[in-house]
Amino acid sequence: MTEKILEIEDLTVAFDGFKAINQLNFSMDAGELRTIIGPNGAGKTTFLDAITGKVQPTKGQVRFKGRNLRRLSEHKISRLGIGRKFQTPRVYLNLTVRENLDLACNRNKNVLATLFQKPPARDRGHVGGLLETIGLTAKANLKADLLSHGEKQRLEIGMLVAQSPDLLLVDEPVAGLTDEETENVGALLIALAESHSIIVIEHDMEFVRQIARKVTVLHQGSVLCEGTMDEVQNDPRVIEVYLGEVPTITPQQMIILRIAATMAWSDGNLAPEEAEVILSRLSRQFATDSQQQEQLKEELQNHLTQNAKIESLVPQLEEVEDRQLALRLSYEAIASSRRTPNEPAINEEEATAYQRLLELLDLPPEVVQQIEAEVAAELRR
Ligand SMILES: Nc1ncnc2c1ncn2[C@@H]1O[C@H](COP(=O)(O)OP(=O)(O)OP(=O)(O)O)[C@@H](O)[C@H]1O
Repeated sequence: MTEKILEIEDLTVAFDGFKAINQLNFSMDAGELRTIIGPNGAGKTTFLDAITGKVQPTKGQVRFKGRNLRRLSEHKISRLGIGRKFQTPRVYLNLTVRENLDLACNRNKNVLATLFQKPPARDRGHVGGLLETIGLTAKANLKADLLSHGEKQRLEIGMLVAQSPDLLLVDEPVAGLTDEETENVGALLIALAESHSIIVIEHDMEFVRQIARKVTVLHQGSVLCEGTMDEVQNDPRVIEVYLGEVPTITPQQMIILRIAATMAWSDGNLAPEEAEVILSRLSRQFATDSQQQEQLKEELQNHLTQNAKIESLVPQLEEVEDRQLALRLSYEAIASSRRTPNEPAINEEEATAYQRLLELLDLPPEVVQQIEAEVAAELRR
């Protein structure tokens, strides 16, 4: 049986009676890289606070490698092997990259001794390896102050790893990073996951997709669901939670819109102004007012950055009316995405994607023909 590194049972953390964590159950195998997502206020930070001893549970327990952490201080828990990286980098800006890592390797944390004594050969080798892992060998002698935000994040992750924790807790590591830096941090976490157990909390869905194996979704202080990125993203409960502020659109309607938006982008190529027109048209389908339309547009735009596949969306439409509407909106979105009047209405990539959609929808050919003819007539008008 796989060893559990973390087991959380019936955990409740209340602040003045308000349950930020509410009877939460969670467990994680040693060696796992787990991503935790959830809307604002879901309890993600409090969840980490309860593991590291920053807050004490009102009820329930946290077990790390089988040991109950109740009433242990933050310091003690950290020494047991749980390292935490906060959102903003906490590196020593006046020290070089190497000095920061030397300091982190030095268990006594004596700043002066670390800086003025030559580190033992064992630590020197360790620091060299770490520099390589975090991709900062070339910048080893540069003051941390001169690093980019992403490089500082990587340095701090390296400093955490220097202390050889068994479990790494990483809170929103890519907030405010460029796409390239985000990818570097993702690659670093994936590399570290080969020899560590890691929990990453993150809002950036594209990043979650890059690193995620198993995803846990928190909502109102409890686990809403767990699974692969595709599974949780297409779970109607998750869609509903993320769309909490939009009361009138159903999860099924959202799936229909997501299918149509995915089809409009199937050749991965659309001018911003056309994207705007298509998203506006799609979001108008179900929105009851302009505020809701804006929210839906934003949601669809987010969806497009997540590369969801129609293969996982279409099977969720059980009603034949929903499938017909998905076809109508998809056909309309593709046909109206042509870039110049002379270009064929549907290019080759779009045609392939559309063919796949038809297979998945599995509608009678005469119904497909009728819907296509109706849309074509509307577009000519
Ligand atoms: N010390 C505290 N006192 C009172 N309420 C708190 C305290 N800490 C957190 N909360 C409340 O608990 C809930 C969960 O907060 P938490 O910060 O854990 O959520 P989160 O999922 O990390 O949110 P975000 O994504 O916005 O950072 C929120 O409603 C928050 O206002």
